[in-house]
Amino acid sequence: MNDLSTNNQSSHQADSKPSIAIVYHSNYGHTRRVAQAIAQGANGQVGVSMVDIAAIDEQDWACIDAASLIVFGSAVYMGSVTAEFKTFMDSTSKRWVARTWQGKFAAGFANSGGLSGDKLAVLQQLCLFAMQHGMNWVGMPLMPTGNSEEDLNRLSSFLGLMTQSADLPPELSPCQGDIQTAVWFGEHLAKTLLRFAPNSQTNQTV
Ligand SMILES: Cc1cc2nc3c(=O)[nH]c(=O)nc-3n(C[C@H](O)[C@H](O)[C@H](O)COP(=O)(O)O)c2cc1C
Repeated sequence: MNDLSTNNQSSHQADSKPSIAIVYHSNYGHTRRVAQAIAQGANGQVGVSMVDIAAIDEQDWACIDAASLIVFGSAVYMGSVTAEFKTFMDSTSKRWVARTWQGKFAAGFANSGGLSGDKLAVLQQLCLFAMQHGMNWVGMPLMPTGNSEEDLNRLSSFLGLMTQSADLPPELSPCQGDIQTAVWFGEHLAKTLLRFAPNSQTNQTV
């Protein structure tokens, strides 16, 4: 389901901006909150669609296929993407054969309970998935400002966005620094798209 009602598939078709699809899985809402912060950062500069893979439908698939940049994000379960996210990955095999996403940009994020939580393994998994599809990976070139809960990129991740959530409601965790880092990441992805593929409303880019 697309969460950003003003940025659904039909709005992509109506305007000429390139678009980002944020494809994520979140059982308890923490990863969704991160996805929303990425969307907040990117929104306005480019079109943004959010796709919760737990309720993915044909319109969502069309939004993903039309996007110039796809952001993949998952909660960390047992050092991996969740089973649901892996099911989504496996369900793209026909697109892999057809090279449907080849040349698009890709990026990733992972949220876990642990400070490390083996999020690097998930980002590597998402990056490899994007490479299998022939996509162009965009990293997270933000120097950490420190390691407190107010700091940006406090977990010092460069392959993609890492956030950490405690056993608290999603409105309270991840911490403010992680949420602001996610907003920065969204801005960065939008700027990257506008810089390298400003006219890529649909399909392949580079
Ligand atoms: C089955 C299961 C496995 C988990 N495995 C890990 C793990 O390997 N590392 C970790 O730091 N947290 C782990 N967690 C905690 C989740 O990563 C954390 O609760 C999750 O990121 C919350 O995201 P969500 O609210 O979007 O579902 C696990 C949680 C569950 C339920």
